[in-house]
Amino acid sequence: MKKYVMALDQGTTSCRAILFDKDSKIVGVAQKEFTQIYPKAGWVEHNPDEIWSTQYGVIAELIAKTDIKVDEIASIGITNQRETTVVWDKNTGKPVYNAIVWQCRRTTDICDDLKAKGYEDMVREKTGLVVDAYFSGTKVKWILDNVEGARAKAEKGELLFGTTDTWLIWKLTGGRVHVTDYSNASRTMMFNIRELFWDKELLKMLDVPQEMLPEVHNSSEVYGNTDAGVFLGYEIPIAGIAGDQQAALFGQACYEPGDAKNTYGTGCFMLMNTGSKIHTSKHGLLTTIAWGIDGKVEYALEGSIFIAGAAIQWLRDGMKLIDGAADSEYYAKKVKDTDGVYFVPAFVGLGAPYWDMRARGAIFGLTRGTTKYHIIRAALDSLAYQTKDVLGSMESDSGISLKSLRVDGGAVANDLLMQFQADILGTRVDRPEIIETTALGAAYLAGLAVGFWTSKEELANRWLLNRRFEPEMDEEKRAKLYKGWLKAVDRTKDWDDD
Ligand SMILES: Nc1ncnc2c1ncn2[C@@H]1O[C@H](COP(=O)(O)OP(=O)(O)O)[C@@H](O)[C@H]1O
Ligand SMILES: O=P(O)(O)OC[C@H](O)CO
Repeated sequence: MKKYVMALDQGTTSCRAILFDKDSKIVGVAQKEFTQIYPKAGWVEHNPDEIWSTQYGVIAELIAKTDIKVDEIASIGITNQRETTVVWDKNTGKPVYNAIVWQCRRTTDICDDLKAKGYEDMVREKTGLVVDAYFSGTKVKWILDNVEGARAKAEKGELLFGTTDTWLIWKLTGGRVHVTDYSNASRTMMFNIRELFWDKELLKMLDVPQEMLPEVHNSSEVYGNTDAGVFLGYEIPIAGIAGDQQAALFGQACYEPGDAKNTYGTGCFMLMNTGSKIHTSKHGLLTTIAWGIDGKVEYALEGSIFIAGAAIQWLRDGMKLIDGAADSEYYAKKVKDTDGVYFVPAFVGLGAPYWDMRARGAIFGLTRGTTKYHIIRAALDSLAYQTKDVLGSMESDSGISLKSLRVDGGAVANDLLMQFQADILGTRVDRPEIIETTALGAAYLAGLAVGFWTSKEELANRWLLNRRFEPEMDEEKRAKLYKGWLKAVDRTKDWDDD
């Protein structure tokens, strides 16, 4: 009897394995952080072998601590940090270079060159994206151009590319299956989101051989079984894939056009379902594929914020101001506000709606009265201000004024942040019972594919409110605070001219 679906959430800072039962309840979670590699200012890498060993480790830990039988798992769903680029040797299975992470800025010059050559409109039209170092395409090009022998091997069909979903599925199936789904493909800057194929014009622009790209599939279907030799002796269907932000949209049951969610993890990502319609943003948002199910693709508008919870991690690891992320709330509460301090965490440039690869982080408004509490509070506020930037664009682009915003991700545990978010938006903020919606979405996609669950409607009825945060701030104060934020952002722009 199949009792569970397992979701693998391969995030930017950690790997998780989570088991859900038929009632969508979490039966067990195992999670482990892995190493962040910063070889130079603005560069970010992960070791793909460590991603695999960490992911494998949490799978084994989850099975051991929940004491379930592996053959009770109906299917596995994979969700992943998007854009992060792995290139490996098809024959040996060994990566030719570290994974280049979505946050990495090393391809800024390649992007500037593409812009100078006039490719921006074509890229926007075909991919829904802006030309930015964020996306996989220029990262693949960098590896082929800079790793000795890589281009020659790629041209001979000996190298494979994948985002981390593709990498994990390759490993889980013992090197038999090389696939991704529409949502992940739409983040590569190589995939035509209108025609739904790897686009030859884009591949030529980036000089990437098509042979190295994975097959693109629905987000909910059986792609293959785990290799028994790899997966604890069992062949379990891998039946769902979605980029983590699209998976969160699915897990939040945002199934109707106009439904939106914001996920507060390493970065912050607001997505609004636009159904079968492709909205082209006039305000700095991306158009992206939400998911493909039964050959039908649905789209979303997205505001991508690069640094959100990562600013809190920086307070912990870089500044040693706090011992753990949750302490940020305790310290921030020690002051009534930031006393005029603004923290713009543009550590890796600015994403939506500004798209400035050369912006860098800064703290403004410091006085002799500034304490660490003000800085911690300003860091938390920056998540809310960045979200306001993006929500403004989303409302202008879609013509929809959101009555409430569904939120999820690690940082929404912070009540102070959620209240400030409602205050600064002037919009209700709804936190669901399950904030692991990314994993839940991946589980739903995998469960639907094997008949463990029957319909999206069934799943939508399971969404439960944990707490609603109502806006309490008056309009004048909101406007004054936000004006200060916009001034601060403006001063971080175009900073890095190296
Ligand atoms: N109580 C909290 N207050 C503020 N930030 C938090 C809190 N708990 C976790 N975070 C932040 O949330 C992020 C972790 O969320 P998660 O959804 O696990 O992210 P990801 O999937 O990107 O790794 C970290 O960056 C962490 O700093
Ligand atoms: O790992 P997360 O949750 O910060 O998400 C990363 C995004 O997918 C990057 O586009």
